[in-house]
Amino acid sequence: MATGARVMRHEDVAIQPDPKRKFLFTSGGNELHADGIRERIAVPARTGKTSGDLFQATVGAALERARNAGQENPIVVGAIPFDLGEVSCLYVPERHEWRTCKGPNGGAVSKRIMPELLAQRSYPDEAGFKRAVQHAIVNFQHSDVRKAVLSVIRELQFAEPVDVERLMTSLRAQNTDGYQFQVPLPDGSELIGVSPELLIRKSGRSFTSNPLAGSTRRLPELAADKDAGTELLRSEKDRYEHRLVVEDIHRLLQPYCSQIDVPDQPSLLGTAALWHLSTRIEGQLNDPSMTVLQLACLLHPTPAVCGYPTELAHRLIRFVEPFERGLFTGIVGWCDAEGNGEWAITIRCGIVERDVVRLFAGAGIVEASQPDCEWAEVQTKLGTMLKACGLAA
Ligand SMILES: C=C(O[C@H]1C=CC=C(C(=O)O)[C@@H]1O)C(=O)O
Repeated sequence: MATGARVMRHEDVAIQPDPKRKFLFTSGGNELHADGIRERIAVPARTGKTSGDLFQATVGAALERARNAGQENPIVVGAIPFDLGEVSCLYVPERHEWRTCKGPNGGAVSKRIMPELLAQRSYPDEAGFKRAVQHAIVNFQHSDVRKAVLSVIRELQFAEPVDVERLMTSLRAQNTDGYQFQVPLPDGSELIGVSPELLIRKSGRSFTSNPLAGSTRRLPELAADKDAGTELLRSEKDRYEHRLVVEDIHRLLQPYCSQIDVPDQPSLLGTAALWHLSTRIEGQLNDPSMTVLQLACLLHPTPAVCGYPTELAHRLIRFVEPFERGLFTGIVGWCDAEGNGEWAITIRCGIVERDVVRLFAGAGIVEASQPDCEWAEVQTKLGTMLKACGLAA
């Protein structure tokens, strides 16, 4: 079914990154701002069948060089693709600082955010996506795959280059919670988004992971919106989709923990557009020297963005998705020289490349999924970025 349409190109170009462009990552009330590029790290997080030792050593050595050059607690920032075998998009910035968020009304949003929209298309289109969902459902009935996350890319063609800063301001004003991010990419494009999902945060021995899976659209009327959340909490299909994620994260983390708390029931997490089933997993590591990047690479890609079991689901995705995801459903964040940091899942996002914006959204498919509902869900998820662009979903 794969058509080979290739829409991700960040690894293709040999590149001189513009040192003026800035990295942003927000978490809670805090904003991490970084600029200048001391050193780039493109080594894939996992190479061949190796565990990623080369990658971890490369990151460690780059941070050590920055330290030796006089930076007190250098950090590495950026994005890692969905497929850990692809090149990483990380760098050690010259400077970084933490600021307190300006609050909900921090950014003034001008009326005309984007240039004129000339055209838009979906890869795959509605019929193609629904066929892919149907294909996955049949596959579940005849294989060991239990879940696969299938996605679409919406490509928007504008009349002129897009002002990324203005788009980011609009996105941030409309979505005050979650992990807002802006990552300058080596080919001159920018990855921007607002993810609701924390893969892993680590500080000393303590860690938190907050997987999401199972979603429904929020409604404008208060009582109906509350009912939609309650219905999601009761949905067997969504609870199953969610449980596969939580159990896999628990299984992977357990050997490294002296303590791990996994609530036995999901709770609700709300974004501006969606309710999600959410489980906040917290624990203590046996070995505090384990870095947040090691933990992130241990867990990624979780069944929230790939499926279950991971390798079989990944194979199914490669077969039915007509594009390479690249950085979409990868991870974005930071890690300091002490190994502390946080990584969010790269969703509710897009890549701005001059006058073209590519938006991404996916949905977890299980045997009880319905193609129409899954298409509606990805459209709602696309709505976060479309709204920031001043466009309806
Ligand atoms: C893959 C996406 O969402 C994941 C995260 C939260 C809920 C999801 C779901 O309900 O399917 C997805 O697993 C996306 O937003 O593009």
